[in-house]
Amino acid sequence: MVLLLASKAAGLSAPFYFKQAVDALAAGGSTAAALHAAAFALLLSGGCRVVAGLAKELQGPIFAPVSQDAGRRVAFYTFAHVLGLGLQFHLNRKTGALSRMLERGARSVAMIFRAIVFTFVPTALELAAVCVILARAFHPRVSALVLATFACYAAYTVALTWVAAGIRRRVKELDNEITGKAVDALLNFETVKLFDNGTLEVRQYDTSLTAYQRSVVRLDYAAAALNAGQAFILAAGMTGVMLAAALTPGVVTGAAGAAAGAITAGDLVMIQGLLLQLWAPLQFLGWFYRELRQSLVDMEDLFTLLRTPSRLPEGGRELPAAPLADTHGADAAPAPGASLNGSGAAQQPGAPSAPAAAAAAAEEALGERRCSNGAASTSGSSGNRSAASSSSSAPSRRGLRLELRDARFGYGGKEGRQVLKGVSLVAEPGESIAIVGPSGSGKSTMLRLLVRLYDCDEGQVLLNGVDVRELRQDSLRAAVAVVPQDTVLFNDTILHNVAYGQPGASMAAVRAAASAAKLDAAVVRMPAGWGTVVGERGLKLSGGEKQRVAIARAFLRQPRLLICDEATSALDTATERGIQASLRELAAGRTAVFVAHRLSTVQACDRIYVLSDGQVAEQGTHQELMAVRGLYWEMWNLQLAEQELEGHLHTGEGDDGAPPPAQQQQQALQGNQQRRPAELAGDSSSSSEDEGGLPRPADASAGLRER
Ligand SMILES: Nc1ncnc2c1ncn2[C@@H]1O[C@H](COP(=O)(O)OP(=O)(O)OP(=O)(O)O)[C@@H](O)[C@H]1O
Repeated sequence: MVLLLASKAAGLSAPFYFKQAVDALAAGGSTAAALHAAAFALLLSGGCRVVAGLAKELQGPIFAPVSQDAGRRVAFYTFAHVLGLGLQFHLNRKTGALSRMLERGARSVAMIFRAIVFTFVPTALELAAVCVILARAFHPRVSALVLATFACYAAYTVALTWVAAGIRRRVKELDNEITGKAVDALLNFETVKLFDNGTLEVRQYDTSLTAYQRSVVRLDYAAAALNAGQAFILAAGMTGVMLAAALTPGVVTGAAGAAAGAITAGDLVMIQGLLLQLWAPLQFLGWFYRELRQSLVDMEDLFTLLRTPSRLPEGGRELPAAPLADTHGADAAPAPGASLNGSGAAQQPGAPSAPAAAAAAAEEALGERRCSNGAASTSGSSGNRSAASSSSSAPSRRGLRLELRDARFGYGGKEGRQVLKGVSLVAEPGESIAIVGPSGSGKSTMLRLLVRLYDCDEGQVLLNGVDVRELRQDSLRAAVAVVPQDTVLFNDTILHNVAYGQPGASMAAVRAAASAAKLDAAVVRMPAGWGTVVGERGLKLSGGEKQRVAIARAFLRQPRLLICDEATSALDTATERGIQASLRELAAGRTAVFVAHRLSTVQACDRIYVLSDGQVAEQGTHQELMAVRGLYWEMWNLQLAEQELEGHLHTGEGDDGAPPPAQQQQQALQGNQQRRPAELAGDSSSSSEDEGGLPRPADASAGLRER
């Protein structure tokens, strides 16, 4: 502010001294005294200009950190806000357009700061000072003319800028569209190539480019009209003010030799000097105003973005170390094995009682086979409840209790189509549960509720007895690791991508996690080892390697809740086996939820929930569900038939002398029933890698997949 005032004061003084020099020469001719007076005045005038210039230039570096900091803060808060917005927002957005919006928004803020501090405030100060000077030296009418010129200039600038802003908005939309299209095509490069749609993409790109080009030309026309009009107004204003000053009657300037009612040559020079000084920033004022308008247009999107509320308000509670006592209360979700489906209705109406009894008998025979009960959903015995509570009485140190209570959800809110229509399920600490069901039944949606990417419309998701909405999101996320179906990696080194599971982890921890996920061998083979860059979205890695990176991240995270969303569905049998073994190792002792299409991969889970049309249609162990002969049984047989068909097509029946798949599956089921509890709990020390353990491809799966 001191520099600003110094700059303006010195700048306004310069024309005064200049006027004195001119008057001295005009009055004294070439006498020595006149020349000395003129030289002295000129030196003072020059000194003032030097001070004004220096003070002005110093403002820039002093203010730069402030304006840059403002831009940085806006970028920081906006980016943090965007990352905090829900999944639905990110599913709807266009990546390229959003990144441009962030970039331009932050730049606009720095621009607006500079415009206010360097142009609007100094010009307003200077205008006021010039008006006062002219009113006192000549007549208020002269000042009024300056103000009128200024008002015309401002009005014209605002009007033309308003028109230009509309065009600019269109230019910006098209710019976003172009970037969005290019980014989309580049991200989907493989698809574009495979479908040979390069020409189509380029044509679409060019259509947008042409529209952009037309709008930019219109913007140039508007800018030219603005500049020409502004120049005319300023020239006319200057002439008017000079004439008014010259013709103002009764003005006595005190200049020696000047007749009453006239002004001296020095006065005219001073007026022109003052006006030129005032008009100079006005040229920039117009430019700045245009920039300001454009910046405001750019910022509109940013403000809209910042106003977009997060649909997932932050909770304040820490995730408890152990399940809270009241989670087993009377209103809790049906305990594992209770005879209710998700909607609270009796399960499998009309299901034969014999299979249920058989299932119960099988359960009895299996004894302590599982770490919790897993009675058939049709059994409904109270004994199963006690089994559940006995399992939870010795919870895993690392696991947590997961519960969905009558969860209802639709992507369009309560009014939209309901995807989940009252789902209830429980996983006790240390248990592994599976969610299976037809495509579109809501399995992935349910997982999203578990990790709070969405909130239920009704009902609750509870972790250790606390509603996830009450939990601090960092506390919730720290406890969870997700191994997704499609692992997308950062375009960075493999080391960075694995360490992302636990930022700040030591190299030794990263190596250990990679080794546990059987990724180490792949890393050794890579050209630059841990420093190998994996390409955009990890395109340089195979599907299996990407999955292993995801599993290594999960190992590094040491989660209490492991979630696998069809983590191995896209892999070949050998890779799938290896990855299943890694997952089994990771899941041991933790609470784990597996979503799978291939039933063979989850048959050893403690409990399997069968989702159908957004509801739990069946629940129980693999054997129990098979005994019920319901939806699960149908799905199993369908997959078996498909595998048999594939087997026939590929190898011909019995080529390898192996028993037919149905027989293999039967053998596998029998083998599975006789397996010891430790094996089924994933104790790798007591079983080979492909035997026993949690979501393992049991022998039956070998029957299903390997012929
Ligand atoms: N972001 C979304 N917005 C709107 N609808 C969605 C969204 N995601 C999923 N859906 C819809 O919700 C329903 C359930 O989808 P979901 O992905 O949960 O099914 P799924 O059982 O996991 O299917 P799949 O086995 O094929 O992966 C589907 O009809 C799907 O079209």
